[in-house]
Amino acid sequence: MLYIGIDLGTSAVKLLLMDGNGEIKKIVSKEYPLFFPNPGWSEQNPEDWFEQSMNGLKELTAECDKSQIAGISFGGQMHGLVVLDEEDNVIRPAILWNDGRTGEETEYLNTVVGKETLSKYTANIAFAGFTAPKILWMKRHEPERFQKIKKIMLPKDYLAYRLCGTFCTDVSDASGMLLMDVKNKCWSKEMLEICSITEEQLPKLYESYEVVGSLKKNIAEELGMTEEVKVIAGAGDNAAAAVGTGTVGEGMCNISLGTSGTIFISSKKFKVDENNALHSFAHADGNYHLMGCMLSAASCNKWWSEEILKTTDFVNEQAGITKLGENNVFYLPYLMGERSPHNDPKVRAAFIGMSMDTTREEMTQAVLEGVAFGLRDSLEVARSLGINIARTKICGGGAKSPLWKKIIANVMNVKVEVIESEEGPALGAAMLAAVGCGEYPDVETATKQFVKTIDTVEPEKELVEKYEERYQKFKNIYPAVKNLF
Ligand SMILES: Nc1ncnc2c1ncn2[C@@H]1O[C@H](COP(=O)(O)OP(=O)(O)O)[C@@H](O)[C@H]1O
Ligand SMILES: O=C(CO)[C@@H](O)[C@H](O)COP(=O)(O)O
Repeated sequence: MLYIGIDLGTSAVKLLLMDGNGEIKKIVSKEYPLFFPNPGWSEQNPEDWFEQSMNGLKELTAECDKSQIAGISFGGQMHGLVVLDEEDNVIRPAILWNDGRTGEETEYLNTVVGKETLSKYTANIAFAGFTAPKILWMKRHEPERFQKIKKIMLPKDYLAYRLCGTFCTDVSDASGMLLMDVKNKCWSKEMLEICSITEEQLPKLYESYEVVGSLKKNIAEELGMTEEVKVIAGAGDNAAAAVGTGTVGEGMCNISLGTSGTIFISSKKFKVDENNALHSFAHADGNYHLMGCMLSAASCNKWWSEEILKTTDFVNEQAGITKLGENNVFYLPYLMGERSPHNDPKVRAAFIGMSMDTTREEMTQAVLEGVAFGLRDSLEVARSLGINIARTKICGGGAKSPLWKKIIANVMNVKVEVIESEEGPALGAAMLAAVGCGEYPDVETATKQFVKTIDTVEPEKELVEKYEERYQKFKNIYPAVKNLF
């Protein structure tokens, strides 16, 4: 049988076709625009997601035997607020995970409701990109639109709704709404009250590998598939990526270098970081995880290359970089503010330490290093909780860069394991589809069959020492500049 994974990312939707043995048959990617209508705001049109996903599905399956397609599932950019009215029309553009407009609502939740109370209700505190502060923002700034809300959902759930008509979400993605009691995997009545919403406005909760429906007649016809094709709940893109890289069970780690940068640590038990610097979320394998999230990771490199250097040739730009660990230039990767661990939507990016002899290569290197230092900040929080991370998987667009993987291995002093495909979330989503259709008994068994490590990047003692020294300096920059913003 064949399975389809749809990764609804921020830069593009990536679709992957896989057979029951885990062999990847085809990958297709379709871009859509990202809008920044005000400084710090970030929006997309759900209709663009749907249109490009449909276009992608047609291209993906153009040459295959469509009668063999058994299931479709998703990995989706998390936290985005999608709101529908009585007629199922989208009320406003989706407010994305990296949108920083909710500074006041986040502050209200963390100080007036209080971090301890929020953590008791949801296992997490408020961050600007989370869904609950966006609901409060709509209530205050767009009261007429707020009154029209009949359905609240997350980005990938909009795709599931359009494909099969089921109003659903999964526990990994719902964890990032700040509306779910993560430990008990149910909606928090207290949080719904705080946000002035009801359970009827929220989707039904599923585990990521559960079947939520099958293709609607008109969709099946348009795609040339049968109505038998099952739709499986799917997961937030990081949980899906973790499945795609085999990051399941106890204490495994995955780094995603997409538009955002995340460090994901799987856990068989529910755990909360007492300072809530790391998120405590449900995993797609039925268990839990801790996660730190940088708002700008590969997007820093994209911005630096495309906007400033005016090139899209990342490989060429990185080619002249030879002096690892010896750069005098530092880059703070906060183009959209920062989530983990600073929770500061106002801070912005900076270059520090240039002199007359600074080169373009050194600045490019500083960008790659700055992102690695930002990821290390979250790793340090995990280490302070007694979690020992000696190796990690890696995925996402930035993982295509061998240089970046080397920098990360040495900045973090971890062994970086590279798997066959960087398409972590799409692969994980296809695996969730295979589990949902009964091809495998559970997610962990599926990962053992599908995930193949093809390369390992080892940290090198001398470089680790040089980067340790540089990281200690990097740590001082945020406290020194944060009040400027
Ligand atoms: N060789 C490369 N080196 C560095 N960055 C890259 C490379 N190839 C792609 N990228 C970056 O990867 C990002 C896309 O990664 P992806 O995981 O698909 O993100 P998302 O899920 O957020 O859409 C883009 O920012 C792109 O610029
Ligand atoms: O906000 C988070 C995780 O908490 C982000 O990781 C988003 O889920 C977007 O992911 P990418 O588009 O970068 O994959």
